Amino acid sequence: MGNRQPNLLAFPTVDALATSLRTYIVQCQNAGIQRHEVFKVAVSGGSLPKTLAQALLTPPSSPEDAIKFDKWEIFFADERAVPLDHADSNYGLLKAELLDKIPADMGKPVVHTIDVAQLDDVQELADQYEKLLVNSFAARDSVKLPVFDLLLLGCGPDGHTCSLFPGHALLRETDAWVLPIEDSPKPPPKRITLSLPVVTHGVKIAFVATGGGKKEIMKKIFEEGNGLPCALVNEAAGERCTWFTDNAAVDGVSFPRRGSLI
Ligand SMILES: O=C(O)[C@H](O)[C@@H](O)[C@H](O)[C@H](O)COP(=O)(O)O
Repeated sequence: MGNRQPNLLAFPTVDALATSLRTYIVQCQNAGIQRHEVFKVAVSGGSLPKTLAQALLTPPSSPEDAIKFDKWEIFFADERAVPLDHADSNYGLLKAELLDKIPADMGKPVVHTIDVAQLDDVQELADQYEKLLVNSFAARDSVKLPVFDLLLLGCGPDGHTCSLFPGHALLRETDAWVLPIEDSPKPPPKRITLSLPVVTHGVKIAFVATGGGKKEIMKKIFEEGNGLPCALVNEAAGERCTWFTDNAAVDGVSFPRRGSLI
């Protein structure tokens, strides 16, 4: 039996975190390309896109360290039901922080946005995004769950991840791949999110959580669990899950391996 514990890594600075996150993402990218010639990655919003840009836009240290954006297919782990150019759009955020800054010689990723024609009906918005996944990951009938090469997630101060919030009925979903939510406690209220089974079936799952504002919830996630969405991911994914944190976020949490590489 393998080690079922998630990896919890803590770095002195976000710069140091970004360097290690880059190495980890490249490993996931290269494994995905080897497996099926593309790299299928899901990303969240929040502070993540900024850290991603810091990690990914630096020149490679060796040929093996290259980011091959032309092999990337980017999906959204969660998205807000707003137009793509709206200030609340996770796509808009990723575009501004990362996509628009990718130099031409690094290649261009394929980015799977929501179908904005469905913004008035979040159930339909979720269904359309699920269809997109079905088409991308093979027919729904033959694939029980899509398997992302990597999911890059954030952790909210209440322990939410994607748009899966503590105590919400969506956490019990076992069938649908993409879920609508109309009462998100974090604004805006209308969103879609990958379901917990899809999140936990990723080949690898990485959380990025930084800053002192995360330390209370990090303690709860790692020391108590309490059915918090982030803890549920930890429990289901075990060692496939890696947390990239800074010292401030894990101050007082007992077992981080400080700054160690994966
Ligand atoms: O669309 C969203 O609201 C995000 O996907 C959300 O799940 C985010 O990742 C967390 O709230 C952490 O956000 P921070 O990184 O900004 O703390």
